[in-house]
Amino acid sequence: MVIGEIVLCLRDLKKNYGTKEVLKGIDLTVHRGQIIGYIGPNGVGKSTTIKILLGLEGDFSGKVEIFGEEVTDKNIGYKRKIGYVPEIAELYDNLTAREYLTFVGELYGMDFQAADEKAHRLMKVFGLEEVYHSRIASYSKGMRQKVLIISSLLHNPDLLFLDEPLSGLDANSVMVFKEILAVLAAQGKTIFYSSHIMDVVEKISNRIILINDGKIVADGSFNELKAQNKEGTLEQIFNQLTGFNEYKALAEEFVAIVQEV
Ligand SMILES: Nc1ncnc2c1ncn2[C@@H]1O[C@H](COP(=O)(O)OP(=O)(O)OP(=O)(O)O)[C@@H](O)[C@H]1O
Repeated sequence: MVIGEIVLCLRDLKKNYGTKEVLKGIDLTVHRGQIIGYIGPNGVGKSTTIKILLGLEGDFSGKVEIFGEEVTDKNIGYKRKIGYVPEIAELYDNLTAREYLTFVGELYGMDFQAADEKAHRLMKVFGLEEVYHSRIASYSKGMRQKVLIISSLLHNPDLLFLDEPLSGLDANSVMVFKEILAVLAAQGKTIFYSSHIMDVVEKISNRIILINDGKIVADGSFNELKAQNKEGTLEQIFNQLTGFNEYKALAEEFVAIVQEV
């Protein structure tokens, strides 16, 4: 495989919240066209890493570069080339999808007409044409998620950050979205994908990064990780590398407590 240009580079990234050390030195170089599956246990710092990369979280140490530019308050030019689906999003409930998406499009420098036309067509592909003029407050969870996905891609970004993007999507929509990611990556877009749905990460990522206790503990394609760890599925590799082998005991303990009267 021809290695493309460097899109994203982290050097010795450290981040504390108070006395809690969350990231303890992350080194990572991501090349154009890679689909990175960024995984790790709850609370390990995945969303924190993404927020630092987006310039939404300051007060870290180490070097963080996107498209060769350091991520600082002064340097916002690179942000136009980025799309983001946050794990938890505040969508403006009182706006219609049209109002919301044209607003986002304009923030990214698109003109209203272009954003409106593109948003409308993308909503149609997702089966949401009829609700384009309805308030987001009336949308189901999956419909909201589709609006978020559209808003992250409206300006045709080169680098896409996805934090648990399948949340609420039905099985058919998941298939469409996985295919969209594959097509985007084939066109040279770079995707940074954080999720707990291991079978999807296993299938869509061409490089998987596992963080545990503030550090990268595995980095490679699924086949490479499988060869190194002699485990069959990404879920099993995840369990092994994060030292987790007590799921049955924990489940039994939980149910025993539930059953106490
Ligand atoms: N604003 C904040 N103030 C204090 N602590 C925070 C803040 N944001 C995150 N943390 C802590 O930092 C750690 C990492 O959080 P983060 O949301 O990055 O984890 P995550 O890997 O994305 O977890 P999950 O898989 O549960 O989404 C957690 O211990 C969390 O409590």
